[in-house]
Amino acid sequence: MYQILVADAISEEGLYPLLNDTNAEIIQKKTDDPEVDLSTIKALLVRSATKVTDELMAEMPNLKIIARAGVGVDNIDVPAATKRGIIVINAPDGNTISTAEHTFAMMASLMRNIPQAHSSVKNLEWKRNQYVGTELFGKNLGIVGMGRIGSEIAKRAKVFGMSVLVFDPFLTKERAAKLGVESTTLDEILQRSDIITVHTPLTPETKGIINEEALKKTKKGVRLLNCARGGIIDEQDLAKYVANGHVGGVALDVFETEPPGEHPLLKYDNVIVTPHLGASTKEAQLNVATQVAQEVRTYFEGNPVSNSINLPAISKDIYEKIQPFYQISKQIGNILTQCVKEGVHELSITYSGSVTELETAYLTKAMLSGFFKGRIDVNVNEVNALLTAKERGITVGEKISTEAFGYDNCISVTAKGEENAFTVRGTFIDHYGPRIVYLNGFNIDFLPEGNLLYIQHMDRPGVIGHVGQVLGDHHINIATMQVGRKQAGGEAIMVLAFDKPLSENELSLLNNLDEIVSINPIIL
Ligand SMILES: NC(=O)C1=CN([C@@H]2O[C@H](COP(=O)(O)OP(=O)(O)OC[C@H]3O[C@@H](n4cnc5c(N)ncnc54)[C@H](O)[C@@H]3O)[C@@H](O)[C@H]2O)C=CC1
Ligand SMILES: O=C(O)CCC(=O)C(=O)O
Repeated sequence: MYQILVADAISEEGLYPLLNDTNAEIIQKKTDDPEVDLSTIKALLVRSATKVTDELMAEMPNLKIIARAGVGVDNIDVPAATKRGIIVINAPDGNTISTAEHTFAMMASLMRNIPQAHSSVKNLEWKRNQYVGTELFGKNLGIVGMGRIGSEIAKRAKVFGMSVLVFDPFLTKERAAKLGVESTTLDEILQRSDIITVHTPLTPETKGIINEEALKKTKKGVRLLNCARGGIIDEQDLAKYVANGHVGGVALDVFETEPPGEHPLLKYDNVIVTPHLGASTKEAQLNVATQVAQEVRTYFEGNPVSNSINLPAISKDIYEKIQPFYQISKQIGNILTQCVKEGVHELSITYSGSVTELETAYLTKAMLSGFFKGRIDVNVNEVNALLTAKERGITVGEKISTEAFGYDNCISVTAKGEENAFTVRGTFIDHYGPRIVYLNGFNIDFLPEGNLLYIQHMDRPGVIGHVGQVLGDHHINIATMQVGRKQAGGEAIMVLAFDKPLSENELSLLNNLDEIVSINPIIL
């Protein structure tokens, strides 16, 4: 018998797979309800209201699985769960349509002043001239984040006769063409869009992606929507641009803090809001509840789950053997994703030396999970990494080679984008650890860990001194530094490690040095 705590409002009908399981006991109560004995709970089902912190998990020593009936897992401390060996699962696509439809409803409402006009009529007014709207037809819609929800919005926008511009570093030309959208840069979207809607996860990269600097580039009168996560559009900066009349209207379903309380944006008539209702339909709630209930049941029946955020899908024994290679594969994938700034359509992995005796397919999945890390907040683990790559139009190739470049083992991965290819090679050396030994055409040797900075520069006397000088002036301690070059006086690279990430200002000072071709922070 296993006890399941359903801590948030989750569709009862969707819980059927568990209600129907004679081994399951369902408790529908809040986690702080004094009647709940947290210590015996084995599965916790939540939406976004319950914050699943490390402290809460500490009170639940028998907890095996946390299920999020929805997409975003930002209310769950996933690293803490992983450390405690607790599986976290979600329901990635059950609420896609509902959220896309809600976004579209918000967009239409915004353009036609529907909430304002509705309140006015209810107040016994009849102000037809005050609520003249704007058509969607013929307008440029900018979509930032072209995953499941972004794609559904694009489809609907096209039916409404809108031109769709999208920005998503993961979107390949082929997929954009298939969806009939124009894949472009964030700057183009800012400059050309009449309406901009964001549909990315909230990550360090996307937090404030629409901030003052971005808002400055937008058309006067631009309309902005956020039905993804509060903070993707910086709320303080947005309030400034609504106040000065540059932004013509805003629709928000999500806030940096929910509920937002007394919020500067709420006082403006052209800001329309809903209380995080994107996924609040009977259909979406039934879908996500059924998905997670089925997954929890599958898990307790001893079978692998398919929507886990953090579960390696192999036995503990094999996992231990493969662990060092697993880590380096993941790091190679993550380095690639941070270095390749364009859409990638192919990832080819070559294994050589002793690593070929292991389950390389598993390592390929680990590499993919590293590649997707920080881009997608759902479902990117070894269980379904290949499916995720396929969904995103990325071909994954795996081969075995005898060429280990002088190492006992070598994992080499090439990411092919529209314009360029980028190769990273790594190895694991017993009693020494993981090393990256090749980066984009250069032999090098560094530990893939922490805050790194990958610099491409010209091999000229004094360049290392100039870099050192800038860092020294800012009291930045270089933990390690490795250099590589192909020939004297030609192109060269250095990889530096720091105790903390460099600021934008420090990066820009380095970038301005004469000999520097490009700089690229890598955080592992
Ligand atoms: N308002 C609501 O009730 C709901 C909100 N959501 C939110 O919507 C978000 C999107 O959901 P899905 O489409 O299902 O996720 P998804 O993972 O299918 O799509 C996210 C897309 O964002 C892209 N992306 C990541 N970093 C980016 C960046 N720096 N710039 C541009 N694009 C970037 C990814 O490549 C991916 O294609 C979720 O993360 C969740 O936070 C989801 C469901 C309901
Ligand atoms: O449970 C909800 O209603 C929130 C849905 C959501 O934001 C998500 O699935 O990421």
